[in-house]
Amino acid sequence: MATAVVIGGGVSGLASAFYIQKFLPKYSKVILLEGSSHIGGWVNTTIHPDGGIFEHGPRSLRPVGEQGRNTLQLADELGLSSYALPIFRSDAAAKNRYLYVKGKLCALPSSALSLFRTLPPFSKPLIASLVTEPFRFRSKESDETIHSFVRRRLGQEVADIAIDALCRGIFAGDCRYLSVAACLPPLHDMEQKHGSLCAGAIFGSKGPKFKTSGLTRRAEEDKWASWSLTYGLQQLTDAMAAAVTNTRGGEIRKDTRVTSIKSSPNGKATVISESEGIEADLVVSAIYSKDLAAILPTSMKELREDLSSLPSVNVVVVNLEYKDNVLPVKGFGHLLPSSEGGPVLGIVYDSCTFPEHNRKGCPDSTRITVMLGGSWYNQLLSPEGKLPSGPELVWIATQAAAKQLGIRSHPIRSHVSLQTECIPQYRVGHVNWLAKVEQAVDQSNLPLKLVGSSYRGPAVNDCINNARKMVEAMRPV
Ligand SMILES: Cc1cc2nc3c(=O)[nH]c(=O)nc-3n(C[C@H](O)[C@H](O)[C@H](O)COP(=O)(O)OP(=O)(O)OC[C@H]3O[C@@H](n4cnc5c(N)ncnc54)[C@H](O)[C@@H]3O)c2cc1C
Ligand SMILES: C=Cc1c2[nH]c(c1C)Cc1[nH]c(c(CCC(=O)O)c1C)Cc1[nH]c(c(C)c1CCC(=O)O)Cc1[nH]c(c(C)c1C=C)C2
Repeated sequence: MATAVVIGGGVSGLASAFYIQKFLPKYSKVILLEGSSHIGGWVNTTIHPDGGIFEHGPRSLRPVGEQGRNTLQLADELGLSSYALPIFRSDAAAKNRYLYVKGKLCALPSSALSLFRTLPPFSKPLIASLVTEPFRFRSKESDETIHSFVRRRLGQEVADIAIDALCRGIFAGDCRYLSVAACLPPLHDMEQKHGSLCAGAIFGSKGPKFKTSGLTRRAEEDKWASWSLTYGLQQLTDAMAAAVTNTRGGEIRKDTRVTSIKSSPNGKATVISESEGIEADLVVSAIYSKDLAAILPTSMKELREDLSSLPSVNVVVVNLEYKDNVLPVKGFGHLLPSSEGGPVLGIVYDSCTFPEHNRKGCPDSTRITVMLGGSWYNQLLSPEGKLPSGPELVWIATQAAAKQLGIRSHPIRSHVSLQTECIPQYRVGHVNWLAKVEQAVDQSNLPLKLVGSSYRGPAVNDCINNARKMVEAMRPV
Protein backbone atom coordinates (compact mmCIF):
# COMPACT_ATOMS: atom_id res chain seq x y z
CA MET A 1 0.00 0.00 0.00
CA ALA A 2 1.64 3.26 -1.09
CA THR A 3 0.75 6.71 0.19
CA ALA A 4 0.97 10.01 -1.69
CA VAL A 5 0.84 13.27 0.25
CA VAL A 6 -0.01 16.47 -1.61
CA ILE A 7 0.93 19.71 0.16
CA GLY A 8 -1.38 22.62 -0.73
CA GLY A 9 -5.06 22.67 -1.64
CA GLY A 10 -4.99 25.21 -4.48
CA VAL A 11 -5.85 24.22 -8.01
CA SER A 12 -2.37 22.65 -8.50
CA GLY A 13 -2.65 20.44 -5.41
CA LEU A 14 -6.22 19.42 -6.19
CA ALA A 15 -5.31 18.56 -9.78
CA SER A 16 -2.28 16.56 -8.58
CA ALA A 17 -4.43 14.53 -6.16
CA PHE A 18 -7.10 14.02 -8.84
CA TYR A 19 -4.61 12.78 -11.47
CA ILE A 20 -2.69 10.57 -9.00
CA GLN A 21 -5.98 8.82 -8.20
CA LYS A 22 -6.76 8.55 -11.90
CA PHE A 23 -3.42 7.42 -13.32
CA LEU A 24 -1.35 5.96 -10.45
CA PRO A 25 -3.50 3.29 -8.73
CA LYS A 26 -0.50 2.06 -6.72
CA TYR A 27 -1.09 5.04 -4.40
CA SER A 28 -4.04 3.58 -2.55
CA LYS A 29 -3.98 6.53 -0.15
CA VAL A 30 -3.87 10.11 -1.43
CA ILE A 31 -3.85 12.68 1.37
CA LEU A 32 -4.01 16.40 0.58
CA LEU A 33 -2.94 18.78 3.35
CA GLU A 34 -4.15 22.39 3.19
CA GLY A 35 -2.86 24.93 5.69
CA SER A 36 -5.95 27.17 5.68
CA SER A 37 -9.67 26.59 6.04
CA HIS A 38 -10.27 27.43 2.36
CA ILE A 39 -9.85 24.89 -0.42
CA GLY A 40 -8.96 26.35 -3.83
CA GLY A 41 -6.02 28.64 -2.99
CA TRP A 42 -6.30 31.86 -5.04
CA VAL A 43 -9.45 30.49 -6.68
CA ASN A 44 -12.00 32.08 -4.37
CA THR A 45 -15.61 32.96 -5.17
CA THR A 46 -18.17 34.64 -2.92
CA ILE A 47 -21.79 33.84 -3.78
CA HIS A 48 -24.02 36.36 -2.00
CA PRO A 49 -27.47 35.22 -0.76
CA ASP A 50 -29.10 37.18 -3.63
CA GLY A 51 -27.04 35.18 -6.15
CA GLY A 52 -24.57 37.98 -6.98
CA ILE A 53 -21.06 36.65 -7.47
CA PHE A 54 -17.70 38.26 -6.62
CA GLU A 55 -14.50 36.59 -7.77
CA HIS A 56 -11.49 37.46 -5.59
CA GLY A 57 -8.98 35.61 -7.78
CA PRO A 58 -9.19 34.24 -11.32
CA ARG A 59 -12.47 34.78 -13.12
CA SER A 60 -12.20 33.24 -16.58
CA LEU A 61 -10.24 30.57 -18.40
CA ARG A 62 -9.11 30.26 -21.99
CA PRO A 63 -10.28 27.16 -23.89
CA VAL A 64 -7.40 27.04 -26.37
CA GLY A 65 -4.13 25.13 -26.55
CA GLU A 66 -3.23 21.89 -24.81
CA GLN A 67 -3.72 23.54 -21.41
CA GLY A 68 -7.10 25.06 -22.24
CA ARG A 69 -8.46 21.80 -23.69
CA ASN A 70 -7.19 19.85 -20.69
CA THR A 71 -9.19 22.01 -18.24
CA LEU A 72 -12.32 21.63 -20.38
CA GLN A 73 -11.84 17.87 -20.38
CA LEU A 74 -11.40 17.92 -16.60
CA ALA A 75 -14.60 19.99 -16.20
CA ASP A 76 -16.39 17.38 -18.32
CA GLU A 77 -15.04 14.53 -16.19
CA LEU A 78 -16.20 16.35 -13.07
CA GLY A 79 -19.75 16.56 -14.45
CA LEU A 80 -19.62 20.34 -14.85
CA SER A 81 -20.43 20.61 -18.56
CA SER A 82 -23.98 21.89 -18.03
CA TYR A 83 -22.59 24.66 -15.78
CA ALA A 84 -20.10 26.07 -18.32
CA LEU A 85 -20.63 29.76 -19.10
CA PRO A 86 -18.91 30.62 -22.37
CA ILE A 87 -17.91 34.00 -23.73
CA PHE A 88 -18.08 33.66 -27.52
CA ARG A 89 -15.42 35.21 -29.76
CA SER A 90 -18.12 37.43 -31.29
CA ASP A 91 -19.16 38.83 -27.86
CA ALA A 92 -18.17 42.38 -26.90
CA ALA A 93 -16.62 40.90 -23.75
CA ALA A 94 -14.21 38.95 -25.94
CA LYS A 95 -13.53 41.53 -28.63
CA ASN A 96 -13.28 44.75 -26.64
CA ARG A 97 -10.31 45.33 -24.37
CA TYR A 98 -9.18 48.80 -23.54
CA LEU A 99 -6.18 50.77 -22.35
CA TYR A 100 -6.70 53.79 -20.13
CA VAL A 101 -4.11 56.35 -21.23
CA LYS A 102 -3.95 60.10 -20.59
CA GLY A 103 -7.53 60.33 -19.40
CA LYS A 104 -9.10 58.27 -22.22
CA LEU A 105 -10.29 54.72 -22.75
CA CYS A 106 -8.61 53.47 -25.94
CA ALA A 107 -9.86 50.32 -27.67
CA LEU A 108 -7.16 47.78 -28.53
CA PRO A 109 -7.21 46.42 -32.10
CA SER A 110 -9.79 43.64 -32.30
CA SER A 111 -9.70 42.75 -36.01
CA ALA A 112 -7.17 42.45 -38.83
CA LEU A 113 -8.65 45.61 -40.32
CA SER A 114 -8.02 47.65 -37.17
CA LEU A 115 -4.27 46.92 -37.47
CA PHE A 116 -4.25 49.28 -40.47
CA ARG A 117 -5.74 52.23 -38.55
CA THR A 118 -3.92 54.61 -36.25
CA LEU A 119 -5.60 53.83 -32.95
CA PRO A 120 -4.78 56.08 -30.00
CA PRO A 121 -2.66 55.94 -27.88
CA PHE A 122 -0.40 54.58 -30.64
CA SER A 123 1.15 57.10 -33.05
CA LYS A 124 1.00 54.82 -36.10
CA PRO A 125 -0.97 51.74 -37.25
CA LEU A 126 0.24 48.55 -35.58
CA ILE A 127 0.76 47.01 -39.02
CA ALA A 128 3.79 49.32 -39.35
CA SER A 129 5.46 47.45 -36.48
CA LEU A 130 4.50 44.09 -37.98
CA VAL A 131 5.88 44.72 -41.50
CA THR A 132 9.33 45.59 -40.20
CA GLU A 133 9.34 42.80 -37.58
CA PRO A 134 10.82 40.04 -39.80
CA PHE A 135 13.83 42.27 -40.53
CA ARG A 136 14.71 43.02 -36.90
CA PHE A 137 17.88 41.36 -35.59
CA ARG A 138 17.67 38.12 -33.71
CA SER A 139 19.07 38.02 -30.21
CA LYS A 140 21.95 35.69 -29.39
CA GLU A 141 20.99 35.72 -25.70
CA SER A 142 19.04 32.77 -24.35
CA ASP A 143 16.79 35.11 -22.34
CA GLU A 144 16.00 38.80 -21.94
CA THR A 145 13.24 40.95 -20.48
CA ILE A 146 9.85 40.98 -22.20
CA HIS A 147 10.27 44.74 -22.69
CA SER A 148 13.63 44.48 -24.48
CA PHE A 149 12.38 41.55 -26.62
CA VAL A 150 9.28 43.45 -27.77
CA ARG A 151 11.14 46.77 -28.19
CA ARG A 152 13.68 44.97 -30.38
CA ARG A 153 11.07 43.20 -32.50
CA LEU A 154 8.05 45.53 -32.52
CA GLY A 155 9.39 48.90 -31.43
CA GLN A 156 9.50 51.13 -28.39
CA GLU A 157 5.85 52.22 -28.40
CA VAL A 158 4.39 48.69 -28.49
CA ALA A 159 6.74 47.70 -25.66
CA ASP A 160 6.11 50.80 -23.53
CA ILE A 161 2.33 50.80 -23.84
CA ALA A 162 0.74 47.54 -25.03
CA ILE A 163 3.16 44.98 -23.59
CA ASP A 164 3.72 46.94 -20.41
CA ALA A 165 -0.06 46.91 -19.79
CA LEU A 166 -0.46 43.25 -20.79
CA CYS A 167 2.17 42.17 -18.26
CA ARG A 168 0.30 44.11 -15.57
CA GLY A 169 -2.93 42.32 -16.63
CA ILE A 170 -1.44 38.83 -16.41
CA PHE A 171 1.52 38.92 -14.00
CA ALA A 172 0.69 42.15 -12.16
CA GLY A 173 4.35 42.64 -12.96
CA ASP A 174 6.90 44.85 -14.68
CA CYS A 175 7.86 43.81 -18.22
CA ARG A 176 11.26 45.46 -17.64
CA TYR A 177 12.13 42.56 -15.29
CA LEU A 178 9.97 39.64 -16.47
CA SER A 179 11.61 36.94 -18.59
CA VAL A 180 10.40 36.46 -22.15
CA ALA A 181 11.59 32.83 -22.22
CA ALA A 182 9.62 31.93 -19.08
CA CYS A 183 6.55 34.19 -19.36
CA LEU A 184 5.93 34.11 -23.10
CA PRO A 185 7.57 30.87 -24.31
CA PRO A 186 5.63 30.74 -27.63
CA LEU A 187 6.98 34.17 -28.68
CA HIS A 188 10.50 33.33 -27.54
CA ASP A 189 10.38 30.02 -29.45
CA MET A 190 9.14 31.72 -32.63
CA GLU A 191 12.20 33.94 -32.70
CA GLN A 192 14.58 31.12 -31.78
CA LYS A 193 13.20 28.70 -34.40
CA HIS A 194 11.99 30.96 -37.22
CA GLY A 195 13.98 34.17 -36.73
CA SER A 196 10.85 36.29 -36.38
CA LEU A 197 7.36 36.35 -34.88
CA CYS A 198 5.70 36.81 -38.28
CA ALA A 199 7.60 33.85 -39.78
CA GLY A 200 6.79 31.79 -36.68
CA ALA A 201 3.09 32.64 -36.99
CA ILE A 202 3.07 31.65 -40.69
CA PHE A 203 5.44 28.68 -40.79
CA GLY A 204 5.36 27.47 -37.20
CA SER A 205 3.71 24.19 -36.29
CA LYS A 206 0.01 24.64 -35.72
CA GLY A 207 0.25 21.76 -33.22
CA PRO A 208 -1.37 18.36 -33.59
CA LYS A 209 -5.08 18.21 -34.40
CA PHE A 210 -6.81 16.93 -31.28
CA LYS A 211 -9.89 14.78 -31.16
CA THR A 212 -12.59 16.81 -29.49
CA SER A 213 -15.62 15.66 -27.55
CA GLY A 214 -17.97 17.10 -24.96
CA LEU A 215 -16.87 20.54 -23.79
CA THR A 216 -13.75 20.67 -25.97
CA ARG A 217 -15.97 20.14 -29.04
CA ARG A 218 -18.53 22.72 -27.88
CA ALA A 219 -15.75 25.24 -27.24
CA GLU A 220 -14.24 24.68 -30.68
CA GLU A 221 -17.47 24.53 -32.68
CA ASP A 222 -19.13 27.44 -30.90
CA LYS A 223 -15.92 29.53 -30.95
CA TRP A 224 -15.48 30.21 -27.26
CA ALA A 225 -13.03 32.93 -26.29
CA SER A 226 -13.09 32.11 -22.57
CA TRP A 227 -15.38 30.58 -19.98
CA SER A 228 -16.40 30.34 -16.34
CA LEU A 229 -19.01 28.32 -14.44
CA THR A 230 -22.52 29.06 -13.21
CA TYR A 231 -21.33 29.36 -9.60
CA GLY A 232 -17.99 30.97 -10.42
CA LEU A 233 -14.57 29.37 -10.77
CA GLN A 234 -14.59 27.96 -7.26
CA GLN A 235 -17.20 25.51 -8.57
CA LEU A 236 -14.27 23.90 -10.40
CA THR A 237 -12.03 23.55 -7.34
CA ASP A 238 -15.01 22.47 -5.18
CA ALA A 239 -15.80 19.75 -7.72
CA MET A 240 -12.14 18.66 -7.80
CA ALA A 241 -12.11 18.46 -4.00
CA ALA A 242 -15.35 16.42 -4.01
CA ALA A 243 -13.94 14.03 -6.63
CA VAL A 244 -10.76 13.50 -4.58
CA THR A 245 -12.61 12.79 -1.32
CA ASN A 246 -15.25 10.62 -3.03
CA THR A 247 -12.60 8.33 -4.49
CA ARG A 248 -11.51 5.47 -2.24
CA GLY A 249 -8.39 6.34 -0.26
CA GLY A 250 -8.69 10.08 -1.01
CA GLU A 251 -8.65 12.52 1.88
CA ILE A 252 -8.44 16.30 2.24
CA ARG A 253 -7.39 17.77 5.57
CA LYS A 254 -8.01 21.51 5.96
CA ASP A 255 -6.30 23.69 8.58
CA THR A 256 -3.31 21.36 8.40
CA ARG A 257 -0.17 23.37 7.71
CA VAL A 258 2.90 21.32 6.90
CA THR A 259 5.81 22.49 9.03
CA SER A 260 8.58 20.21 7.77
CA ILE A 261 9.49 17.33 5.49
CA LYS A 262 12.11 14.82 6.58
CA SER A 263 13.66 11.99 4.60
CA SER A 264 13.22 8.44 5.91
CA PRO A 265 15.89 5.77 5.45
CA ASN A 266 13.65 3.60 3.20
CA GLY A 267 13.44 6.22 0.43
CA LYS A 268 10.21 7.55 1.88
CA ALA A 269 9.59 10.93 3.52
CA THR A 270 7.78 12.04 6.63
CA VAL A 271 5.49 15.01 6.14
CA ILE A 272 5.06 16.77 9.46
CA SER A 273 2.24 19.10 10.47
CA GLU A 274 1.35 20.48 13.90
CA SER A 275 -0.87 17.49 14.61
CA GLU A 276 1.00 14.51 13.11
CA GLY A 277 3.65 13.02 10.84
CA ILE A 278 2.63 11.03 7.76
CA GLU A 279 5.02 8.60 6.11
CA ALA A 280 4.75 9.08 2.35
CA ASP A 281 6.07 7.23 -0.69
CA LEU A 282 5.46 10.31 -2.80
CA VAL A 283 5.27 13.96 -1.74
CA VAL A 284 3.90 16.57 -4.15
CA SER A 285 4.64 20.18 -3.27
CA ALA A 286 1.85 22.38 -4.67
CA ILE A 287 2.79 25.50 -2.70
CA TYR A 288 4.77 28.68 -3.49
CA SER A 289 8.48 27.80 -3.81
CA LYS A 290 9.36 30.08 -0.89
CA ASP A 291 6.88 28.21 1.34
CA LEU A 292 8.45 24.92 0.24
CA ALA A 293 11.92 26.25 1.12
CA ALA A 294 10.72 26.87 4.66
CA ILE A 295 9.69 23.23 5.23
CA LEU A 296 12.64 21.43 3.61
CA PRO A 297 15.41 19.97 5.79
CA THR A 298 17.96 22.64 6.81
CA SER A 299 20.66 20.38 5.33
CA MET A 300 19.34 21.28 1.84
CA LYS A 301 20.77 24.78 2.22
CA GLU A 302 21.41 25.64 -1.44
CA LEU A 303 18.04 24.36 -2.65
CA ARG A 304 16.26 26.24 0.12
CA GLU A 305 18.08 29.43 -0.88
CA ASP A 306 17.22 28.97 -4.54
CA LEU A 307 13.56 28.24 -3.83
CA SER A 308 13.35 31.32 -1.57
CA SER A 309 14.80 33.59 -4.24
CA LEU A 310 11.70 33.55 -6.50
CA PRO A 311 9.97 36.91 -5.99
CA SER A 312 6.22 37.40 -6.04
CA VAL A 313 3.80 40.33 -5.81
CA ASN A 314 0.83 41.35 -3.68
CA VAL A 315 -2.43 42.33 -5.39
CA VAL A 316 -5.33 44.20 -3.80
CA VAL A 317 -8.61 43.07 -5.36
CA VAL A 318 -11.59 45.37 -4.86
CA ASN A 319 -14.98 44.07 -6.04
CA LEU A 320 -17.58 46.79 -6.53
CA GLU A 321 -21.26 46.47 -7.38
CA TYR A 322 -23.53 49.30 -8.58
CA LYS A 323 -27.32 49.25 -8.76
CA ASP A 324 -27.67 50.24 -12.43
CA ASN A 325 -25.85 49.74 -15.68
CA VAL A 326 -23.16 52.39 -15.27
CA LEU A 327 -20.49 51.12 -17.68
CA PRO A 328 -19.83 53.55 -20.54
CA VAL A 329 -18.55 50.76 -22.83
CA LYS A 330 -19.02 47.02 -23.30
CA GLY A 331 -15.98 44.78 -23.02
CA PHE A 332 -13.67 42.64 -20.88
CA GLY A 333 -12.01 45.50 -19.08
CA HIS A 334 -9.18 47.97 -19.28
CA LEU A 335 -5.55 48.11 -18.24
CA LEU A 336 -3.30 51.03 -17.37
CA PRO A 337 0.29 51.02 -18.63
CA SER A 338 2.79 51.79 -15.84
CA SER A 339 3.49 55.20 -17.42
CA GLU A 340 0.11 56.31 -16.01
CA GLY A 341 1.66 56.14 -12.53
CA GLY A 342 -0.13 55.04 -9.37
CA PRO A 343 -1.09 51.63 -8.04
CA VAL A 344 -4.17 50.88 -10.20
CA LEU A 345 -3.38 48.04 -12.64
CA GLY A 346 -6.73 47.75 -14.36
CA ILE A 347 -10.46 47.17 -14.05
CA VAL A 348 -12.40 44.08 -15.12
CA TYR A 349 -16.02 44.63 -16.27
CA ASP A 350 -17.41 41.48 -14.63
CA SER A 351 -21.09 42.19 -15.30
CA CYS A 352 -20.29 42.49 -19.00
CA THR A 353 -18.29 39.26 -19.17
CA PHE A 354 -20.67 37.18 -17.04
CA PRO A 355 -24.07 38.91 -16.62
CA GLU A 356 -25.30 35.51 -15.33
CA HIS A 357 -23.34 36.28 -12.12
CA ASN A 358 -25.38 39.41 -11.39
CA ARG A 359 -27.69 39.31 -8.39
CA LYS A 360 -31.02 37.68 -9.24
CA GLY A 361 -33.69 40.00 -10.59
CA CYS A 362 -31.14 42.77 -11.31
CA PRO A 363 -29.79 42.08 -14.81
CA ASP A 364 -28.87 45.76 -15.16
CA SER A 365 -26.63 45.95 -12.11
CA THR A 366 -22.90 46.49 -12.69
CA ARG A 367 -20.08 44.47 -11.14
CA ILE A 368 -16.47 45.51 -11.66
CA THR A 369 -13.16 44.49 -10.10
CA VAL A 370 -10.42 47.05 -9.55
CA MET A 371 -6.97 45.44 -9.27
CA LEU A 372 -4.21 47.38 -7.52
CA GLY A 373 -0.62 46.87 -6.52
CA GLY A 374 1.45 44.11 -8.07
CA SER A 375 4.99 45.38 -8.71
CA TRP A 376 3.67 48.86 -7.80
CA TYR A 377 2.26 47.75 -4.43
CA ASN A 378 4.57 50.16 -2.56
CA GLN A 379 2.69 53.07 -4.12
CA LEU A 380 -0.33 52.03 -2.04
CA LEU A 381 1.58 52.29 1.23
CA SER A 382 1.84 55.29 3.54
CA PRO A 383 5.33 56.74 4.30
CA GLU A 384 5.25 54.49 7.41
CA GLY A 385 4.72 51.47 5.15
CA LYS A 386 1.08 50.93 6.13
CA LEU A 387 -1.59 49.68 3.71
CA PRO A 388 -4.76 51.84 3.68
CA SER A 389 -7.70 50.35 5.59
CA GLY A 390 -10.48 48.38 3.84
CA PRO A 391 -12.83 51.40 3.53
CA GLU A 392 -9.92 53.54 2.28
CA LEU A 393 -9.12 50.95 -0.40
CA VAL A 394 -12.79 50.91 -1.46
CA TRP A 395 -12.58 54.69 -1.74
CA ILE A 396 -9.39 54.50 -3.87
CA ALA A 397 -11.06 51.91 -6.15
CA THR A 398 -14.31 53.91 -6.37
CA GLN A 399 -12.34 57.05 -7.29
CA ALA A 400 -10.49 55.08 -10.00
CA ALA A 401 -13.85 53.87 -11.40
CA ALA A 402 -15.18 57.45 -11.29
CA LYS A 403 -12.17 58.91 -13.08
CA GLN A 404 -11.58 56.13 -15.60
CA LEU A 405 -15.16 55.02 -16.32
CA GLY A 406 -17.16 58.09 -15.31
CA ILE A 407 -19.07 56.10 -12.66
CA ARG A 408 -20.41 58.73 -10.28
CA SER A 409 -22.85 56.64 -8.22
CA HIS A 410 -21.96 54.91 -4.96
CA PRO A 411 -21.40 51.17 -4.94
CA ILE A 412 -24.19 49.20 -3.27
CA ARG A 413 -21.76 46.45 -2.27
CA SER A 414 -17.99 46.11 -2.07
CA HIS A 415 -15.33 43.67 -0.96
CA VAL A 416 -11.59 44.10 -0.48
CA SER A 417 -9.06 41.26 -0.46
CA LEU A 418 -5.33 41.59 -0.04
CA GLN A 419 -3.78 38.71 -1.97
CA THR A 420 -0.30 38.45 -0.46
CA GLU A 421 2.52 36.96 -2.56
CA CYS A 422 -0.06 35.70 -5.04
CA ILE A 423 1.69 35.89 -8.42
CA PRO A 424 5.28 34.64 -8.70
CA GLN A 425 7.46 36.79 -10.94
CA TYR A 426 9.53 34.89 -13.49
CA ARG A 427 12.52 37.17 -13.93
CA VAL A 428 15.26 36.83 -16.56
CA GLY A 429 17.06 33.54 -15.90
CA HIS A 430 13.92 31.78 -14.55
CA VAL A 431 14.33 28.88 -17.01
CA ASN A 432 17.87 28.19 -15.71
CA TRP A 433 16.70 28.65 -12.11
CA LEU A 434 14.00 26.03 -12.70
CA ALA A 435 16.44 23.55 -14.27
CA LYS A 436 18.79 23.95 -11.28
CA VAL A 437 15.98 23.57 -8.74
CA GLU A 438 14.54 20.49 -10.47
CA GLN A 439 17.96 18.85 -10.71
CA ALA A 440 18.58 19.44 -7.01
CA VAL A 441 15.17 17.93 -6.15
CA ASP A 442 15.81 14.88 -8.36
CA GLN A 443 19.20 14.33 -6.74
CA SER A 444 17.86 14.70 -3.22
CA ASN A 445 16.88 11.73 -1.11
CA LEU A 446 13.27 12.92 -0.94
CA PRO A 447 10.51 11.36 -3.10
CA LEU A 448 9.45 14.92 -4.00
CA LYS A 449 7.74 16.43 -7.08
CA LEU A 450 7.09 20.14 -7.68
CA VAL A 451 3.95 21.66 -9.17
CA GLY A 452 2.28 25.06 -8.87
CA SER A 453 2.38 28.58 -10.16
CA SER A 454 6.03 29.10 -9.12
CA TYR A 455 7.43 27.08 -11.98
CA ARG A 456 5.80 26.86 -15.43
CA GLY A 457 3.03 29.45 -15.67
CA PRO A 458 0.60 31.12 -13.28
CA ALA A 459 -2.61 30.53 -15.30
CA VAL A 460 -5.10 28.08 -13.83
CA ASN A 461 -4.88 26.10 -17.09
CA ASP A 462 -1.07 25.85 -16.69
CA CYS A 463 -1.38 24.73 -13.06
CA ILE A 464 -3.82 21.93 -13.93
CA ASN A 465 -1.99 20.79 -17.05
CA ASN A 466 1.41 20.76 -15.33
CA ALA A 467 -0.04 18.66 -12.51
CA ARG A 468 -1.36 16.17 -15.10
CA LYS A 469 2.02 16.05 -16.88
CA MET A 470 3.88 15.51 -13.58
CA VAL A 471 1.62 12.54 -12.78
CA GLU A 472 1.68 11.12 -16.31
CA ALA A 473 5.48 11.14 -16.30
CA MET A 474 5.34 8.74 -13.32
CA ARG A 475 2.97 6.30 -15.05
CA PRO A 476 4.43 2.84 -15.54
CA VAL A 477 5.02 2.20 -19.28
C1 LIG B 1 -6.12 38.37 -8.31
C2 LIG B 1 -5.75 37.21 -9.20
C3 LIG B 1 -6.34 37.08 -10.44
C4 LIG B 1 -6.01 36.00 -11.25
N1 LIG B 1 -6.64 35.87 -12.47
C5 LIG B 1 -6.42 34.77 -13.22
C6 LIG B 1 -7.18 34.53 -14.41
O1 LIG B 1 -8.06 35.33 -14.77
N2 LIG B 1 -6.93 33.41 -15.11
C7 LIG B 1 -5.99 32.50 -14.71
O2 LIG B 1 -5.80 31.49 -15.39
N3 LIG B 1 -5.26 32.69 -13.58
C8 LIG B 1 -5.46 33.79 -12.83
N4 LIG B 1 -4.74 33.98 -11.67
C9 LIG B 1 -3.65 33.06 -11.32
C10 LIG B 1 -4.13 31.77 -10.65
O3 LIG B 1 -5.29 32.00 -9.90
C11 LIG B 1 -3.05 31.19 -9.72
O4 LIG B 1 -1.79 31.22 -10.33
C12 LIG B 1 -3.39 29.76 -9.34
O5 LIG B 1 -4.67 29.71 -8.76
C13 LIG B 1 -2.31 29.21 -8.40
O6 LIG B 1 -2.70 27.94 -7.94
P1 LIG B 1 -1.74 27.02 -7.07
O7 LIG B 1 -2.53 25.84 -6.64
O8 LIG B 1 -0.48 26.76 -7.82
O9 LIG B 1 -1.32 27.89 -5.82
P2 LIG B 1 -2.21 28.50 -4.64
O10 LIG B 1 -3.53 28.91 -5.14
O11 LIG B 1 -1.32 29.51 -4.00
O12 LIG B 1 -2.40 27.25 -3.65
C14 LIG B 1 -1.43 26.88 -2.69
C15 LIG B 1 -2.16 26.40 -1.44
O13 LIG B 1 -1.19 25.87 -0.54
C16 LIG B 1 -1.53 26.25 0.78
N5 LIG B 1 -0.29 26.20 1.57
C17 LIG B 1 0.77 27.04 1.56
N6 LIG B 1 1.73 26.62 2.41
C18 LIG B 1 1.26 25.47 2.97
C19 LIG B 1 1.79 24.54 3.91
N7 LIG B 1 2.99 24.71 4.47
N8 LIG B 1 1.03 23.47 4.27
C20 LIG B 1 -0.19 23.26 3.71
N9 LIG B 1 -0.74 24.12 2.81
C21 LIG B 1 -0.02 25.19 2.44
C22 LIG B 1 -2.11 27.65 0.64
O14 LIG B 1 -2.94 27.96 1.73
C23 LIG B 1 -2.88 27.51 -0.70
O15 LIG B 1 -4.22 27.13 -0.48
C24 LIG B 1 -5.05 35.04 -10.82
C25 LIG B 1 -4.44 35.17 -9.56
C26 LIG B 1 -4.79 36.23 -8.75
C27 LIG B 1 -4.16 36.35 -7.38
C1 LIG C 1 -5.10 44.03 -13.74
C2 LIG C 1 -4.61 42.94 -13.15
C3 LIG C 1 -4.93 41.56 -13.50
C4 LIG C 1 -6.05 41.10 -14.21
N1 LIG C 1 -5.95 39.75 -14.32
C5 LIG C 1 -4.81 39.29 -13.72
C6 LIG C 1 -4.16 40.43 -13.18
C7 LIG C 1 -2.86 40.41 -12.44
C8 LIG C 1 -4.30 37.88 -13.63
C9 LIG C 1 -4.49 37.06 -14.86
N2 LIG C 1 -5.34 37.35 -15.90
C10 LIG C 1 -5.25 36.36 -16.82
C11 LIG C 1 -4.34 35.38 -16.36
C12 LIG C 1 -4.03 34.06 -17.04
C13 LIG C 1 -3.18 34.19 -18.26
C14 LIG C 1 -3.33 33.04 -19.22
O1 LIG C 1 -2.30 32.65 -19.79
O2 LIG C 1 -4.43 32.52 -19.44
C15 LIG C 1 -3.84 35.82 -15.13
C16 LIG C 1 -2.81 35.16 -14.25
C17 LIG C 1 -6.02 36.33 -18.08
C18 LIG C 1 -5.81 37.54 -18.92
N3 LIG C 1 -6.11 38.80 -18.53
C19 LIG C 1 -5.83 39.67 -19.54
C20 LIG C 1 -5.31 38.93 -20.64
C21 LIG C 1 -4.90 39.51 -21.98
C22 LIG C 1 -5.27 37.60 -20.25
C23 LIG C 1 -4.80 36.42 -21.09
C24 LIG C 1 -5.93 35.53 -21.47
C25 LIG C 1 -7.03 36.18 -22.25
O3 LIG C 1 -6.75 36.69 -23.34
O4 LIG C 1 -8.16 36.20 -21.76
C26 LIG C 1 -6.00 41.15 -19.54
C27 LIG C 1 -6.59 41.74 -18.32
N4 LIG C 1 -6.44 41.30 -17.06
C28 LIG C 1 -7.09 42.13 -16.19
C29 LIG C 1 -7.68 43.18 -16.98
C30 LIG C 1 -8.44 44.34 -16.42
C31 LIG C 1 -7.36 42.92 -18.31
C32 LIG C 1 -7.65 43.63 -19.57
C33 LIG C 1 -8.44 44.38 -20.00
C34 LIG C 1 -7.16 41.92 -14.75
